[in-house]
Amino acid sequence: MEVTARAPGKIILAGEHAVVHGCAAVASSIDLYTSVSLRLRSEDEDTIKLLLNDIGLDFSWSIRRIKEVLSHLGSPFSLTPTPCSPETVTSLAALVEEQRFPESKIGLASGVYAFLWLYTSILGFKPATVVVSSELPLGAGLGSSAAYCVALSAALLALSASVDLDKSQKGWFTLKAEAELVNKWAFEGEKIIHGRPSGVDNSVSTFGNVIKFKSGVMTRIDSNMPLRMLITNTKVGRDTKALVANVSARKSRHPSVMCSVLNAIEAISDEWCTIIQSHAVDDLCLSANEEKLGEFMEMNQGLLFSIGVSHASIETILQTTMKYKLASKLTGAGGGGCVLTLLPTHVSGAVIDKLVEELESFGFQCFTAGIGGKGAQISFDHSS
Ligand SMILES: Nc1ncnc2c1ncn2[C@@H]1O[C@H](COP(=O)(O)OP(=O)(O)O)[C@@H](O)[C@H]1O
Ligand SMILES: C[C@@](O)(CCOP(=O)(O)O)CC(=O)O
Ligand SMILES: [Mg+2]
Repeated sequence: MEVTARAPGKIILAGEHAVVHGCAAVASSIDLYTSVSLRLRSEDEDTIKLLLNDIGLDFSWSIRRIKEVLSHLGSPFSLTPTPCSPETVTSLAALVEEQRFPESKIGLASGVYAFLWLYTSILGFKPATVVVSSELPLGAGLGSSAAYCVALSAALLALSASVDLDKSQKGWFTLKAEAELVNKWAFEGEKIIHGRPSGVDNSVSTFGNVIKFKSGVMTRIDSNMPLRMLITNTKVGRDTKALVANVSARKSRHPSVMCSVLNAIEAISDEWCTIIQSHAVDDLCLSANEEKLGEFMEMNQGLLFSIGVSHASIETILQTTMKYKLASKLTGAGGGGCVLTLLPTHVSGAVIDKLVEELESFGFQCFTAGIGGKGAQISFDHSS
């Protein structure tokens, strides 16, 4: 039996980092997906194989070895989403090191620990081959870690005894009753990769659409505005876990100033929700709303700069888009990664082409993506 699950990446329109500290954020899914195919193998094959196509790494563990390493912790198999303890992460790291993880890619190892935790917790010790591939840039602020954890959890749960799916369904179908369980498991995976995730990324990847997220609670936002964003990837690598930890450290050093900044970010998220849910009665009203969103993006970016998560490459993009009177902000953890530029309806294709040419002359990569589409989906392969 083979199943493929796919889960979308996301953009954070307002509120990244603040959301880790209990303030509201607004995020939207984008139509770029991470896919995970899972094929159960016959019991006598005795291996779990993981093929990570995007980073060109393959792993193969014998079930005997996985049991040996994890047995002192008791069987990790669990019906309810459970956090991975630091001792278990150490054991999982030993399993990954044995496979000679290249030093140059060591920053990617936590994704493999997350795989091993989710796999053994949900499916136990069943032999299988798992193939992962993504349309998202990894570590660029578009939520690749969450899309990876959501797609992985969805594929594993689809073939587990914990959920009862109609496996005769044809084509892609959206998760319904089982989506909450997928989301909770994905959050446990995100914890292994991010350290202290807010849960906004896995929630928007699981459920899709535009959401407001605050203190673990998600509210769906029905946007009545045509939102167009140019996404520019600085191609400067960074790591969400380190950036989130730096912001927490700054908050410990300067609690009162940081609380004011984070509250100001929350006020921007609230304004975003009000504006995109409102109905513009005419073009004039629409462009006034677009202007307000642009201003809020500039203010949000300034506040993100003040908490230490901008980067020289991000500043170059801001200065470039400002020449075109277009507002931008980083999205995700910052420190490099991707920048959003609001493209109001009045901006012509010719202007956008010129801007893209200028941004790409710096070595950045520009693209657009559909905003607010479906969340995680599953498809069973009936030929195998
Ligand atoms: N397709 C993938 N294959 C392997 N690992 C992945 C994949 N997508 C995400 N990851 C894991 O997620 C990490 C990137 O997560 P993160 O730093 O949060 O950035 P972002 O979520 O913005 O892309 C990678 O280092 C890797 O561990
Ligand atoms: C910085 C943060 O708000 C978003 C991180 O997004 P990403 O991993 O950079 O795509 C962290 C979080 O909400 O868990
Ligand atoms: Mg991430």
